Amino acid sequence: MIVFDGVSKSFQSNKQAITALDNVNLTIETGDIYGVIGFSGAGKSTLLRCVNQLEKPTSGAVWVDGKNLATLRNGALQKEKRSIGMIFQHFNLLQSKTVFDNVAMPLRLVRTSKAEVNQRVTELLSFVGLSDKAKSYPEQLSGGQKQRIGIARALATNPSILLCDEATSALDPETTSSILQLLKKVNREYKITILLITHEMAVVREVCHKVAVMEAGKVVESGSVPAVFASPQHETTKKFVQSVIPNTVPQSVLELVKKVEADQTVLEVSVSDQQPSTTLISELTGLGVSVDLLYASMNEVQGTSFGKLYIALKGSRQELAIARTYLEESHFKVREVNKHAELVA
Ligand SMILES: Nc1ncnc2c1ncn2[C@@H]1O[C@H](COP(=O)(O)OP(=O)(O)OP(=O)(O)O)[C@@H](O)[C@H]1O
Repeated sequence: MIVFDGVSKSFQSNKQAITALDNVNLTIETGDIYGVIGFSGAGKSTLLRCVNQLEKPTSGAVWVDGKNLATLRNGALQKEKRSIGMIFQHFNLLQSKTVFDNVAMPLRLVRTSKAEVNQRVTELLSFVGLSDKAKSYPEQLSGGQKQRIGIARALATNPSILLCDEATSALDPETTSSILQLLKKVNREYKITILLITHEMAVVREVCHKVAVMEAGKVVESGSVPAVFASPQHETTKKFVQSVIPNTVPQSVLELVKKVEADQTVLEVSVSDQQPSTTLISELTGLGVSVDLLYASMNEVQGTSFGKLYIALKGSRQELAIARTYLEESHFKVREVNKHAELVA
């Protein structure tokens, strides 16, 4: 488990203080794949680097499996650092060494026996699917293969935590997907907690159990990935969610809205599998309004579905008001699409 307890970090740059982290409180449970997302400069890298002491908090503490690494020295600190692996955007492999030697390096640094090094490196290269590349050099590998080697190297010392610093940002979408699948396998088979930073919400959607959104050094929202996707609260979170799930009113609905009459209203109703919506239309009809389903779009994130229905209701002013009250009392989020194509609460 990783606990950020009131962590702040400031840097001095040109005699100016820059606050990279501003009182961050966050708990990463053991076994989670936890994503931290934010725009450039939000403080993601600094947060990640505070876990393995590449940066030291100005105030507050980071607890890793119950230990505050800032209070440890020499051997004790090195031992704890070996339980934290890290992978990087640009892989950071040693170009002059073979794939085998790159993966073996962390083991040789702690004087592991030759037989054990051979056994472990062979096992790890097989785990990442690159047994045949042991004698190759990094320059002979594709980006995805280099990251696989980076992962094998990070796992060499049997860490309990893996830090991923924009690990797929230099890769194409297909390779990104294969690396994310490998990270899932690392989490599942080696039971390693993964803390991953990214600026891509698609990465969070594909691999993370939980996510924290950062802005200006603060965590502005956090929660389970399906919950954050289904109902983002902070403006920055909404922007990230919209980057993978557009939140615009479909053109066909906008065309219809232009033609609605005085006794009609077009509503956008947010639905999720937390709220049964199968009988929605018949329930509304039972209240005296006629209902046209104009458009429906559903998404699924990690087994949770949610989406939007666009419905045109027709009835007297009173019937329309009753229908709307019914929806709101049933806890559906409802907005009206007006003739100017604006969404009004
Ligand atoms: N060593 C440093 N010296 C001075 N300022 C720094 C240093 N490291 C980070 N910063 C500043 O701290 C802030 C947060 O930087 P950080 O790299 O953590 O953000 P980030 O969210 O990871 O951004 P990016 O996605 O661009 O990497 C930025 O304003 C950055 O310029």
